Amino acid sequence: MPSDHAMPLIRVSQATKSYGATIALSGVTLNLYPGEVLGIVGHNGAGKSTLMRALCGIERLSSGSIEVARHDTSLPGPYPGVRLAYQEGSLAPELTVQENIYLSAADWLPKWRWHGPAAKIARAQLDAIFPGHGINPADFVDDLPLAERQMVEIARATITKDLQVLILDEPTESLSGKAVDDLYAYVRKLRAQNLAVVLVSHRLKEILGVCDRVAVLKDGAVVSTHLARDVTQRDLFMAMGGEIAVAQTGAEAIRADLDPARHVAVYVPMQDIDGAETDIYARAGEVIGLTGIIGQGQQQVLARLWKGDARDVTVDAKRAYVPGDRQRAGIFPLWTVGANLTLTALGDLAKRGLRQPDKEAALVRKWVDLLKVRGGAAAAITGLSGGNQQKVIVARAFASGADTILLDDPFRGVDIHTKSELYQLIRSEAQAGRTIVWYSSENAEMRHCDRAYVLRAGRVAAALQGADITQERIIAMSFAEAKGSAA
Ligand SMILES: Nc1ncnc2c1ncn2[C@@H]1O[C@H](COP(=O)(O)OP(=O)(O)OP(=O)(O)O)[C@@H](O)[C@H]1O
Repeated sequence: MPSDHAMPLIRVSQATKSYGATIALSGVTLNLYPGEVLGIVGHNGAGKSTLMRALCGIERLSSGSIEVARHDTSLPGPYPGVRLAYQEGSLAPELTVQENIYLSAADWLPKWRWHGPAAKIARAQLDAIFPGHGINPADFVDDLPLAERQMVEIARATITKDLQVLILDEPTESLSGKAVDDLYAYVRKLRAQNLAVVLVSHRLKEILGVCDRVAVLKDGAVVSTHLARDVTQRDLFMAMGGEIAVAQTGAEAIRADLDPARHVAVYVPMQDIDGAETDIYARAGEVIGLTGIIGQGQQQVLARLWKGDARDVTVDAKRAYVPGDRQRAGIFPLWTVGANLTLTALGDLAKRGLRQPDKEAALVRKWVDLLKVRGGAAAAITGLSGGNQQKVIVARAFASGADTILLDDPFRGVDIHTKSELYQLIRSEAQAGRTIVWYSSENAEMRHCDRAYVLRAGRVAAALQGADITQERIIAMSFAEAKGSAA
């Protein structure tokens, strides 16, 4: 916690930033002190990422000022010592980990024979933050799973000669529980060394667990700052604006799985934890979850359903897939929001092969309004905030004529209010007869399913139903051992 008399490391006064007609920051005033962890919360499009880019000098303000201790911010280029780990991966995918590290440290690593030193520093920093990470500096970034790419992104931000401020923009959205704990342990170490850390997150529990102060950003301005110890998650929800819609949970829904009038829309043969035959199935209109520790075969189940060509797998012919990794599989960056949104619906909307512009426009309007996609239909998709891009990808699947929707951890980076609306959307679409298969790395989300399968090492460790789908049960079953195991 900073002392009352500490000089700020960063002083932001009346900062504004516009992109054409869009006002991303409308007058932010904020101080950051040495030895503090400052949380930043706010809805999708509130201006968090823009503010973070401005804090480290990557983005220059339209008006107002940013002062950084020991640095003349009128000089061009990023501010030395203020480092940002991006929400959207900023690594070059076709390069190795060590090459990426070299690129951002080239001014002080050797000019020749730099591979060895870059690999050494990459490994040392990954070890320091994420012990047991399993990443080889010679690995190509493109070959790494999302969680490992995120670890490299964070480690890279800390590799600098004079780190004063570390900014983490939604760092834990794709990390496993252990990596999250490791990261926050490292954040506390930095605080103890009198550095400052800025943490942007939609995960209010994490914010309150690690931050000293929290600033709430709304429509491009700081509307309040709080001592973390004085506020609850609910206080922050309210400060961010709006009530939380209460989605009907699977527990309250009728038992669609017992209704023989509904056809089995999804069927995948599996093994249980003891190696006996079992299955994952969903009847039409059910929301089923795939859960457990990250990387236990949940995405393989989705991949089998998406491919759907194996003889032993049953799935509706019309299906849509919503990726969580929008950078890799999600958006068409040169297209507008509207074009991205209608992409998979075009076939269903067309009449005798001819496109129907009116119908397309109506569909776009409906989903842009429903999900409150800031920027509107005509905006370039890359101009949207991360959470708003993700909403477009979700809307694209629901706007299609698909009977079964496969969700691959799609809500990372989506703010808490929008998430609750999406949970309701899933429920109402299921009630209308759609089948949803939903993998989530956030155990708490699974309570919105009718049934949830806990996967472990590619096998079904448990099938939970209704009120039994709790975080505690999921965690317990994620570690359940097979009967025959020695453990
Ligand atoms: N490069 C850009 N071009 C045009 N508009 C932009 C650009 N970057 C951000 N914006 C707009 O500025 C506003 C703030 O976006 P920003 O990414 O800062 O929000 P955010 O709070 O980080 O949202 P999220 O929680 O979804 O990541 C949004 O309306 C966004 O569309």
